[in-house]
Amino acid sequence: MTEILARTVEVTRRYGTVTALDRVSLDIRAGELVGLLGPNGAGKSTLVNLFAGLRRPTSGAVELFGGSPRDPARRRGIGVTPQETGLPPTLRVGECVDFVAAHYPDALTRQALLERFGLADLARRQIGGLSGGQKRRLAVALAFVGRPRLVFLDEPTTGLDVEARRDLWDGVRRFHDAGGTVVITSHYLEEIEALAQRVVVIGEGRVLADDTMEAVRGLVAVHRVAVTVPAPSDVAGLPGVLGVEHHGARAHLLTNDADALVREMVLAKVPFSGLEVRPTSLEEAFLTITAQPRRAA
Ligand SMILES: Nc1ncnc2c1ncn2[C@@H]1O[C@H](COP(=O)(O)OP(=O)(O)OP(=O)(O)O)[C@@H](O)[C@H]1O
Repeated sequence: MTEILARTVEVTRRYGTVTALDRVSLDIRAGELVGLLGPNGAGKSTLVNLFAGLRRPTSGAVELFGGSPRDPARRRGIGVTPQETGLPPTLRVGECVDFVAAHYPDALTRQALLERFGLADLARRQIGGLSGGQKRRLAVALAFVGRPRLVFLDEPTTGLDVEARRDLWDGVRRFHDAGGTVVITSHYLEEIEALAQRVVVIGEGRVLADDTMEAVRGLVAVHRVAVTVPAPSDVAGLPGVLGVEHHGARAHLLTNDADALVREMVLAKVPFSGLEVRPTSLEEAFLTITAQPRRAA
């Protein structure tokens, strides 16, 4: 069986009266690229911070490489890009890399790291003078400097343009292809789809789904049935409809069973035209899961 690099067992984390995580059990295995998906405040950053030893659970257990995430020796085996980083503005990029590298026994060289993340041209620039996107790329690159086995990236590409985002994805993929393990949180569903093999959907501090990308989509199996109808009332109240959106004369019906819905429309003699059926995007699937935690759990 593949080695478990990090795990939570029935972890609950409260901040005062807020329950950020509620009895979460999760294993991260060697070689996985796991996407953590969830709306704002779902508990993703809290989970990353627990794995990284930056927070302790209120109850339950967190393990990193089979021991405590607060053990510095274990923490040297991980790389982390937190959601927000405050890099020293007066340091040059290269100096900052050297500073972080000095904490690890077998760090990458400054040049190797900067080249891998397309930052070589910035080595002599002061951090305070970098653009927001350049700072973010540096913050992500720094997670890799100590040759970690496991990397946690908390919304790594927020604020990056499309090209910079794709470059960064390439860097993450290369690390993964070479045997590295990655846990990535993102608000960009496209990012999770592009990178992750396993998707963990978190909502209100609970794991709502933990499966392959295909299965997470299949779990909700929401289809969008679009038709043109003379009046919105023509499609109101049809059985099996999870939601309706009206775009002019077009009605978009969300349903788990598109075939049954089309049969219903024919039986009910709905005067529709221009029938279109398509699977939902991950975003729609995700909204459906998080809106119906009990059904999907
Ligand atoms: N230090 C803190 N003090 C009080 N409440 C906190 C603290 N950190 C997080 N929370 C609360 O815990 C819940 C989970 O927050 P968390 O940041 O883990 O969510 P998230 O999924 O990472 O959200 P986002 O996508 O917005 O970053 C939220 O309700 C948040 O307000």
